[in-house]
Amino acid sequence: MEQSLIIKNVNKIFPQFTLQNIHMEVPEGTIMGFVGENGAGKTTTIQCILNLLKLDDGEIEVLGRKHTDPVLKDDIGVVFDENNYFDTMNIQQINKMMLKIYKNWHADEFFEMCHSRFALPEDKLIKDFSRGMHMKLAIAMALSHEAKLLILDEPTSGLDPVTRDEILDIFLDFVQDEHHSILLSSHISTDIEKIADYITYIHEGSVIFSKSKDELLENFGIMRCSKNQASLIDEEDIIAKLEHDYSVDILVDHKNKMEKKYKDIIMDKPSIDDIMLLYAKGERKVC
Ligand SMILES: Nc1ncnc2c1ncn2[C@@H]1O[C@H](COP(=O)(O)OP(=O)(O)OP(=O)(O)O)[C@@H](O)[C@H]1O
Repeated sequence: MEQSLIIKNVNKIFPQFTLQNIHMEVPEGTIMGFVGENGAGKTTTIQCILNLLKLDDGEIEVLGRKHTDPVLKDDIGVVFDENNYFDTMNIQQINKMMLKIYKNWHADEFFEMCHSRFALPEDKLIKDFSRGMHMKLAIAMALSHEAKLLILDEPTSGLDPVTRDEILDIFLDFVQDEHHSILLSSHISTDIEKIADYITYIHEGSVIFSKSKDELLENFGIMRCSKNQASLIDEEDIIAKLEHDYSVDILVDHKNKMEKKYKDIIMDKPSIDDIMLLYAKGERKVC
C-alpha cells in the first residue's frame, strides 16, 4: 500500500512549546484519526504539513512529493476549525474565487453540496453563518476540487449529532476511492472510533503511538486493580498506570495474554478517551 502522507522526525520549536520527532504514515484509502489534549500540537503538525510553518528539522512527504511543492495545493482539501478569510463574501462569490484558485474546481458539486446537502443560504455573508454552517461550507469547499488528501482540523466540532453523522458518512464515502485518504484531527473520540482506520496520539508535542485502530482497541486492555493487586503486576507488562484513592488502573498490551496471566483482575476494553487519560494523567512508557 502506498502512503499518502509520511512525516519523519519532524521538529518545530516555539519559545514555549516544541514538536518533537513527530512521525506518522497515512496509507492511501484510509483515515488517520489524530488525537491529543488541547495544546498537544495537532494544529501545529497540520500547519507544518501544509507548509504554513517552516520545519526546524525532519521531512514531510505528501502524495509522493516534498510538502513544500506548490502543486500540492490542488490535491489537498483543508478544513480548519477557525477560518475568517471569507467573512465578507457569500457562496456565489466564494465559488467565483475558487474557480480561479483551483484548476479542478467543480462549481456544480460545490453548489449541490451547499444547497441540497447542507441547505446553506445563498445570499447571507459568511460572517453571518453559524459555526455549524461555517464548518459545512469549509467541507463543501474541501470536497469540490478533486482533492486526494483531506486534512481536517476539528471538522465536526460545533455540529449537531445528526449533521455530524452525515458528514462522517461523506468522509467514509471519500475514502472508498483507494487513492484518497484523510487526516482527521478531533476531540470527539466517538467520531474517531467510528471512522478512523489508524490513530495517532500526540501528547505534549510527542507522538505516543501511531497504530491501527483495531490493533489498539483489540489489544489494549485496562486492568482495574486494588493497590495490592497492582503491586504484584510485572513492570514490563505496564504501559501506563493511573492511581486513584483506593484503586489503580493499568493499561496493558496483549490483553488476552494478560487476562490469562492475571486471572483475578478485571480487564476492561478501553476507549480512546480511556487510553488518552491514562497516558496524560498516569505514569507511562512510550510504546
Ligand atoms: N505561532 C506560534 N507561536 C508560538 N507558539 C505557538 C504558535 N502556534 C502554536 N503555538 C503553541 O503550540 C502549542 C500547541 O498548539 P496547537 O494549536 O498545535 O495544539 P492543538 O493540539 O491543536 O490544541 P487544540 O486541541 O486546543 O486545538 C500551544 O502551546 C500553542 O500555544
